[in-house]
Formats: sequence, C-alpha cells, structure tokens
Amino acid sequence: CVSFPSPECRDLIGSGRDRKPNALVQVAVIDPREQFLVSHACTEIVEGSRDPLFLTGVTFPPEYPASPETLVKLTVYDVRDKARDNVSKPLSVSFLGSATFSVSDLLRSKDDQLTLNLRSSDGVLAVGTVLVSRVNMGEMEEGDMDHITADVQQAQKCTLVCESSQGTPNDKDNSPLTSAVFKNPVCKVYKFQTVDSKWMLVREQMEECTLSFSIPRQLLHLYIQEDMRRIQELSDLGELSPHWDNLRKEVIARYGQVIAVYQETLAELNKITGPSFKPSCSKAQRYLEFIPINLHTQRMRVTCPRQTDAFYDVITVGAPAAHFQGFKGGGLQRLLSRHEAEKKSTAYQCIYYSPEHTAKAQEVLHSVGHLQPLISGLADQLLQAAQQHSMAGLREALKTLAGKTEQFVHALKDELVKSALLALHAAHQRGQQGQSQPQNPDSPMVNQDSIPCHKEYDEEEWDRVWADVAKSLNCVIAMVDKLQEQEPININQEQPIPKQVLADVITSHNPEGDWREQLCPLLVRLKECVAEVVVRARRAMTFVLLQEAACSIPQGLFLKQRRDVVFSQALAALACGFVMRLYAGMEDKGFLRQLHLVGLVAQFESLLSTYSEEIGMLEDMEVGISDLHRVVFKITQAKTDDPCDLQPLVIGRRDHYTVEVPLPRLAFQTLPHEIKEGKALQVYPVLFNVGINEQQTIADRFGDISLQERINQRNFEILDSYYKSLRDKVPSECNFQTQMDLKDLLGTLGQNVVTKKRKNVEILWLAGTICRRLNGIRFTSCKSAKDRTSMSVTLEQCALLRDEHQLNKDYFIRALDCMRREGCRIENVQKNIKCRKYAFNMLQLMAFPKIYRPPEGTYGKVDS
Ligand SMILES: O=P(O)(O)O[C@H]1[C@H](O)[C@@H](O)[C@H](O)[C@H](O)[C@@H]1OP(=O)(O)O
Repeated sequence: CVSFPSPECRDLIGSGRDRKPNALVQVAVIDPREQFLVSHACTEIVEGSRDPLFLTGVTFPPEYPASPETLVKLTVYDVRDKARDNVSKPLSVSFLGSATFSVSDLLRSKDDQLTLNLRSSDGVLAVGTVLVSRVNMGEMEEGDMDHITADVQQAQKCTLVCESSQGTPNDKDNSPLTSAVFKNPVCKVYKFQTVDSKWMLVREQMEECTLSFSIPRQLLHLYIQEDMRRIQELSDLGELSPHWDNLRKEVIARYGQVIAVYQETLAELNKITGPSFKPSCSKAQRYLEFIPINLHTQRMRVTCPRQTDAFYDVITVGAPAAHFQGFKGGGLQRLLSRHEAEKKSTAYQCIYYSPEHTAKAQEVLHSVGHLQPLISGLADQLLQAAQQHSMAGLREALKTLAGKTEQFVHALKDELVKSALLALHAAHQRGQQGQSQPQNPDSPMVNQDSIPCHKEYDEEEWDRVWADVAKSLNCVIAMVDKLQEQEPININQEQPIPKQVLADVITSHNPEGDWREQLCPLLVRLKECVAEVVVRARRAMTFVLLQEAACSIPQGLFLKQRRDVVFSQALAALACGFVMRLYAGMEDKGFLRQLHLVGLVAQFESLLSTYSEEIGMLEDMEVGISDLHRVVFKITQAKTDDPCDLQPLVIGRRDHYTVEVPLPRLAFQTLPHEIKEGKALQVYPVLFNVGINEQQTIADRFGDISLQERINQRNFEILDSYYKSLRDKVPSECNFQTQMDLKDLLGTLGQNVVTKKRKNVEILWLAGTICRRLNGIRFTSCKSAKDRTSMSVTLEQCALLRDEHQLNKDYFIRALDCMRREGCRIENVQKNIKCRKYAFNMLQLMAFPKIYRPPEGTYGKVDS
C-alpha cells in the first residue's frame, strides 16, 4: 500500500499574466497492463498561490492493485470560478501542467521525495514543479516531515505527501481479521500543522460492513422461526370455546401472513450480491427495509512525531426507521404508546396484558423450553453416575440438577401463570359445553367469555403441581444422602477402592439393590412432574399471548413488524460498532476488563429534526436504540481463521438476542478467562438528538421539541448511571483525573439537556466526548447518514485534532474544508447518489450552525 500525503508545487505559472493561480492537483493512475488512465484522487484548491501546498494527499487502499510499475499522473489546474452552488454548472478550470512518475520512482527516491517538472500540454514548456513525498503512517520520527515544507511562511506551498503502510508491523486497519467483516476501504491522507509548527499526518479510512446484510438475514430467519413456534404453541392449546377458537384462527392466519412476507424478503435478500451497504436512495425499498441505511465505519488515524498513533472510530448510519411503512401516524414510540392506551381502554372487554406481562409470558415459555431438556439431561447424568457407583459423580450431577430445578420452579411460580391457567380453564370449559359465542368481528372479546371466572376451577391445583416438582427433587436428594450414608468410609480418599472390594461393599452394604435401581423411579417421577408443569405453563402462557394478540389485531402485528424492521437496522449497526471496537481493543487489558465487568456504552448521535416526517423517524429510532439493551455479546473461538468462520452469529428471540463474535484461535487465547468462558457482555445504548437544519428552525419557533428534550434527558440519566457503575466496578479504568474530567463533562451535559437553547449542538459534542472517554462505541446518524452526518463526523475529527493533537488553529477551518471537500465523506456521497455534492441548498445551509456548513462548491441539490 503506497500513498503520498499532500503534494507541493513551486513556481506555478498561472493562466493570466499576473494572476496567481487557484491550484488543484488531480491524481490519475495508469496501469501499465491496462494502459488507460483512471482518475484516483484530487486535492483541495489552494487559492492565489504560485507555491501551493496541499493538505490533501493520496493513498491507495490495501486492496488497490498498485505495483511498482504503476504510473501516477499529476495534473495541475487553475480554478477560475470555484463558487458553485449548482451541481449542473461544471467547475471552470484551465490546465496548467502535468507530470508523471512510477510508484517505483517514488519508492527508490532519495529522502522519499521526488521533484518533477510540470509540462505544458505539448509536453515542452516547464510551467513549474511539483514535489511528491512519501511517508509511512505510524513510523514518523521527529524531522521526518521537515522535507515536506520548510516553515510556516511557506504554508501555501504545494507538496503532495504520500503515505505508505508498507511494512507497518501492526496494521490494525487492514489485518486479515478486519477484512473478513469490513470491506471496500476508501482512504484519504492529509497533513496538518500543529501549534508548534510541526506536521501531523492524518489518515481517514471508511469501509462497508458485511453485517449490513448478514445481521438482518439472520434476524429474519429467527423472526420466522419464532413466529412458527408461536403458531405451533397456539395449535397445541387444544380445544377452546368457539369464540377463542375463532380468535386463534385469526391470529394464526395473521402470523402466517407475516411469516410469508418475511420469507419473501429473506429470499430476495439472499439473491443480493455486490456492495455491503444500502444506499440512501434505496431507503424505502420494500425488500431492503431490514437493512440499515448507508452503514459505514470511519477511522481517523493520527501520526505525530515521536508519538504512538492514535485512532478515532465512528460508525455512520441512517436513523433506524421504517421508511417503507412511512411516517403518517408517527413512529414507533408514539404508535406503541397510543396502541397501549387503546388496549387499556374499555373498548376491548378483555384482560389487559401490559407489555411487561407479555414479556413475562414469553420469558416463561423460553425458560420452560430451555430448562426442561436440561433437567431431563441432568437426571440421566445422575442415573449414569449411579450406575458407575460414583458418589462424586452423583453429588456433582445432583448439585446442578437441584440448581436448575430450583430455577425452573422459580420461573413458574408466578401469579401470571396462575391467573392465565384459570382463564384457559374457562375457555376450555366453554369449548366443551359447546356454547356459541359472539361472532361479530367488531366486538370479539365481549363480556364474561373473555374474563374467566369459573367457580369449579381448583385454584390450588397449580400450586400443587409445581410443588410436586420440589417434592420429587427432595426425594432424590434424600435418596442420594441415604446412599452416601450406606457408603463405606474410605479413609484414604486418594486411594481408589479395588474393584473386588467395591463389589463386596455394594452387596454387603446395599441390600436394597443397586443405586441406579433406587434412584430411577424417583427421577422418573421428577421428570413426570416437570413435564406436567411444562404442559400447563406452556398452554397458559400461550393463552396470554393469544389474548394479547387477539386484542391487538391488526395494529399490534403491524407494530411488531415495524419494530422488527427498526431493530434489525439498529442491531446491524450495533454489531458493526461492537466488532470494530473489539478488534481495536484486543490488546488493551483495561478495556477488556471493563468489557466483561461492566459492558460498553453505545452512543448514538442523531441530527434529525423534530418536525414533519423526521419526527416519525426519531420516534422509530428511539425505540430501536432502546431495544438494543436486550442484546448481549459473547466472544467465541472461530473454528478456523477462514473469513466465513469469523462472521458474527445471532441467536435468541425477540426479547433477548446474543451476538456471538468469533475470533481466530490465537487472538481468542489472549482474552481474559471470563470472556473466554462465554460471559455475556452488556451494551448500554444511549441516544442524543439535536436537529440542525431549516426544519428544526421551524420546530424551534413554532413546533414542539419535547420529543428531543425528553430523549436527551432520559438518555443523560442512562449515561450518568453507566459512568457511576464503571467508576464503582472498575476503578482502575477511572483514575482520579479521568473521574474528575468525566464528572465535569457529565455535569455540563446534565445542565445542557435541561437548558432551553435552540440547536444546542454542544449536547452532541459533550456526549461524544464522554463516550470516547468511556471507551464506548460512537455512532453518528441523520436521515441517510450522508450529508448532515458528514458535516458532523468531519467536525468531530477536526475537533479531536485540535483538542488531542494540537492542531494549529489557523489550520482548523482548512482541515475541515479539506476533509469535507476531498475526504472520505464526499466519497460516501458519491457512493450513495453518484454525485459529489452534499444535498443542501443555500436556504438549508443558512439555518445550519455555521460550523456545520460545507465549503463552497461542494453542495447542491441533485434532481432525482
Ligand atoms: O444525509 P441527510 O442529511 O439525511 O440528507 C438529507 C439532506 O440533509 C437534506 O438536505 C436533503 O433535502 C435530503 O433530504 C437528504 O436526505 P436523503 O435521505 O434524501 O439523502
């Protein structure tokens, strides 16, 4: 990988007599085998200078097929009219001169520097020179950049600096591990001056992520499985009263429709090959609705003399929202609370099950499904130990069996199960009596049929059934104790008793037969009791879910689908951020400790306005981000180092997902044992929103901004409590100074979220800074993560250069403009809409806080 940060030109002869040119250098590559010219990069424009020094450089991403024979052509233009706000008007430029060199020329050059004559179009006249320098990222010594430019006075000189990551020992950006998940890198390099007139090298790398598609595909598969299971459970409810039976049929039919739609979507997604991101213009495409919009990672790497390189990562993604379904009635947050209120209202004469109740019902279903086979397996293990006459084996298996059985009893000892059983009993009774029920679809759940109150139902029965489980476990424990008492005491525990002696002991001390025989009936009984409880609990909980589904058809299922869509987008982004953060922190012991002891903050910055359709997007996003707290991560050891085996895997159900992240064996071995043993790693999602565009101006003046205020206040509390638990659980990660800084920052953020101030972007800056200090995962979002997001990401990068790397203040705006004009973000725009213009018009920009406005000539609306 060869790259050269920032060219420098000297003695340029402008196109007008005394006019100093506004120079820009276009870099094209000629592959000797292909023999055609491919435009590769472009510098920013340096105005009115014969000796321009460009801050934007050239780099070839690792996958780029550059060889020593590759020729690089530099063409210098004079820009006549750079003030363009209209995309259709081309940039008015005149050719000044060009020069060509090969990659090997640069690699062999003395001091890693080439000085080339710029030739006029006929190749005869020298119209100035261009200097090209090569620098390795991460290997810069004091003085390394000196040759690039002599002093501050010459800051207008034009050097093309090239970066080379050749031979970098630990290239975190481009290891085989990262390239399994991150694809199609776009790289840019710059050099900027520090306050003490030194130079820093800055490298941006933006990539797509395979998880954009793989997480939604896996989720769709899990959604389908879960809904199929639900249908099966509903069918297993057996005979019901005609009223409930009709409702069940209706619910099953609706589930069937959802499954069919999801299967169709999955089939379409499976056909897709090509780029690993969904462009902004496809945001409302039906088959792509589960895919996050324009998901990319971006890493800024900073190399300063005599310092280890610093990395700053951010994930950019369009707000997780259901664009295909639209925002007419608002987004999830509003739709869900309206729906809950309607369900509660007396219009439906059925039992109201709150979201907590339905979550509980699902949890019980999950627990029984998970624990029953476990208990049964442990019982078999116990029998095996009995057969082998192993007291240690017996004790061991019994301990686990007792633990799991207690867990089982605890999960089921719930009032909800009891009351649901009563309701189900009534529904069965009516079914058996064959009573006809109201068939009017407008009043499906009227009067006594929906609220069971059956006199003959034995309310104690359920208590007896699950108490039987505990009793039969006690019998098993007592029997094992008894067997132990009968066991001869072996004084020397280390010495195994010889086989013959053992046989004598068994026959003499165990008159009632062998251990297995004595335990077997008790364990069979335990299994029967567990099975009895499972059948009842499963049906009771399924009935709760049936009632809930029946109450909410069709709106409840639409909302479920909407939530599935939004969650899928949010999870894809989170998984991408988690993987990026993990890969970057694998050698950082403190970070790994924090990861397994507390978990990570995932901080989402959003720039949506609280006006018109974007309110709906924000309402979707709020629920999508908050739903991420139901996700945990686990690190596993990959079967092989093959890229296919390094893809994260999602398991679980709507209420709880686990994302397993495989690591190659060697990397896995270095992790703390807690992580290696599969500890669930938590994430704490937080969302902060500040609208910045013209729509927000209207909202601020005439609209309602309570949504934004509420989100920011609530999420501040989550962030604050995360900080407190980190401080308490991993004090080593929070030394005194960090603690004081974080306390101050949180204090200021706390004040800002309650202060009434329009477009208070400080909230975003503070939240971002706090997240970075907390080793968290940073996300930036707007509608499509293309325009406003680009302004914010570039601003954040320059602010980091200023605050953490002493960027010279005279270079702040230049650096910002360079990144916005020629950096990765304009490439992001190009990838999305095939045009290098941020989609802003003048009116919109006037409404932006100044620092969010892109440089002239880089914006304009494209007619779609
Ligand atoms: O990336 P965004 O900022 O969401 O892009 C907006 C842009 O800010 C706005 O000016 C323009 O009118 C479009 O709405 C852009 O959204 P698209 O989703 O159409 O790219």
